[in-house]
Amino acid sequence: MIRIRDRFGSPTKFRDLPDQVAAIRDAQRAIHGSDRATLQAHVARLRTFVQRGDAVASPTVLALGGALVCEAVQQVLGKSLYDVQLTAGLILAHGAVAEMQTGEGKTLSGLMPAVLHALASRGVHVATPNSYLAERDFQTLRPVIEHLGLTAGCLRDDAEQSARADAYRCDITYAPGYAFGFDYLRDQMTLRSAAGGRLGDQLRQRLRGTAPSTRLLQRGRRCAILDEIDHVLIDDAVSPLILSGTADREAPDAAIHRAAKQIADALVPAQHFDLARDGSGLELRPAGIEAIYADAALANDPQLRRAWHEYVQLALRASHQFQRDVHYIVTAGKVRIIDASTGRIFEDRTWNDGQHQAIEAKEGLRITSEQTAFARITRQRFFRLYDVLCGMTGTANGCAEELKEFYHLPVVAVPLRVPSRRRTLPTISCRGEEEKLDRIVDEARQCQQRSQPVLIGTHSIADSQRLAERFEKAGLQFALLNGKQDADEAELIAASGRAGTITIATNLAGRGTDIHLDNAATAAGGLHVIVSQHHAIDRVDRQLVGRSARQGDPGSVRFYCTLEDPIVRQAPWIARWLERRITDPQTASQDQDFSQRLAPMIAKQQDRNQRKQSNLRRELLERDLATQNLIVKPRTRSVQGIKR
Ligand SMILES: Nc1ncnc2c1ncn2[C@@H]1O[C@H](COP(=O)(O)OP(=O)(O)OP(=O)(O)O)[C@@H](O)[C@H]1O
Repeated sequence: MIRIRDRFGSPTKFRDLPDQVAAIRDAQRAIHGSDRATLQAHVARLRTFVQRGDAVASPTVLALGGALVCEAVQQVLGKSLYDVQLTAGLILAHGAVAEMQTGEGKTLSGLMPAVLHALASRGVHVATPNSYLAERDFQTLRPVIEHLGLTAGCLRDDAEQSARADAYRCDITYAPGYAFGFDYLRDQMTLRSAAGGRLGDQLRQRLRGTAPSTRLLQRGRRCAILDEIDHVLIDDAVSPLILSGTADREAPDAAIHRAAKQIADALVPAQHFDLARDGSGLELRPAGIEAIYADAALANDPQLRRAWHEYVQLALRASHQFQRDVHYIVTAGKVRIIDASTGRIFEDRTWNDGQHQAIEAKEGLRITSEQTAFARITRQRFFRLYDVLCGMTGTANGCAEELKEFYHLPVVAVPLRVPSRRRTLPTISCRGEEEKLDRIVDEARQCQQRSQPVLIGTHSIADSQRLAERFEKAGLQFALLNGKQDADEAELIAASGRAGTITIATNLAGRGTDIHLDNAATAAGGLHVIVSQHHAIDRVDRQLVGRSARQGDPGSVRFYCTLEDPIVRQAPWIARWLERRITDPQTASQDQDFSQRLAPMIAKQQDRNQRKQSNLRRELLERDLATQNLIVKPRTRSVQGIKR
């Protein structure tokens, strides 16, 4: 018997979910074994119901629609949808968020609501956190969707306009969340450019069938299904989507950036400037301003796009707050940004307002022109444009209030199909990095000796490389997954569940990664996850932990914690407590009691970080809603120095 827990009270539609699952099972018995043509005839009949006005969430549509999806999955993939998956699918069909633990089968759960909403024929957008997952889900589910007589498309990052339009003409379109937002902005630009044309031209275009509306990519925004909804709407929503273009030439103010770097290199912290303890802010002191404006020629350079001291501030930030292989990588002479929560490398994103150029100057690269923004929208405002918004995640806990407040989305928790067999081993605390790395190598060696596969999660590419060097020195075989290697990501992930494999990975191996165990690995205790450092946000840790013990498999997890960890440095009270414990010879720092006391302290700090970020997102949305602008007007240049 499935018990449903709605975090905000339990409206009838959610209380009835077990009955709705039973209705789907009954309907599937009636159509079981039907051939493809019969299934498609049922879909066509349902389509007429929905287009005549039956709600997608009406009992008939839910029961028959759910049954058709179950039957198609069975016939094409040979899998029988579990009750918990149907429950999650129903929650989405009712326009809510299903919280379903990691590994419980969200990919298949999202299929039923996608098919049901597609019956209304205006296109369903299924958004994933990244293009790897969009492609994977599209490839897995397309045969099932086509078996039902519907069409599916996928928006690839490098796809041309015509391929994008083709994907949008499908009943169900898979893509990373940001791709839908950028295409919306492109459509708005198309409409806006046409509105400026002369009336005669507009009439001629309409008569020839070349009116802007015929050149739009999207058919509207009827329904968005967001897989890993907390990533798409929360983690990724700290910055707006900005559609921009750049001239492919060196920046006119390149020499100024280089001069600013030289000045910044000579400035001393606490004498010329102050850095905020959490690394987010930087303030110049009077002595710093004095030093920066010592050369009057630089302050009056005609190529300045901003005040001269702001160039130096950008250069200081580039040196002190942006770390290579942590915040960005440098490949083929270009700075590429690393996404902090997924570990993915963005091919075509840049920091704005001169920060990217300051980092290029720091790295001694060609300094590119600043991008010109054409259109922008916050992800919050964009996803609120959909008639129906729903989604699923394994980690809604901690952001349910924000989903409710910003998107009016209730979160409904789906219970585990079978009890979890994950063992959480006591946290190991160390004084510093060096000791930690040695102990992680020892632990992985022991796992390997008993054929247990190990996945070690690191925060940054730099951390993963440091750990990899230790493993090399220790003569242990391992695989490295950090986005910098040429090796195929899917192959590395497939290999990481084999007996005795050691995989070192950034967050790339977190969210959405499905690691299959071989028999020997299962017999050896399943995947052992080592979290080498707590993340600032607890949902990112839980995603990594969720790679083990999936679908009732065995598995284990262990956290490491040191006095040098950023989260410990953020919270002096944790640092003091930890230091006492580590230096006290009476207490073994890795005992269960220690872990039980440390965990809530870390959780409290992670909660604070989450709230801080939530406030930033609220401010971003409020500003965006207040202006309601999409198209960015060219800025008039104004350069002001500091009056001394
Ligand atoms: N009904 C089913 N029968 C058999 N296997 C299933 C079924 N549903 C899902 N699986 C398998 O379970 C594994 C986990 O599924 P999936 O990756 O969709 O989980 P998830 O909930 O999205 O995980 P995560 O939260 O980590 O993204 C996959 O290997 C999938 O093939």
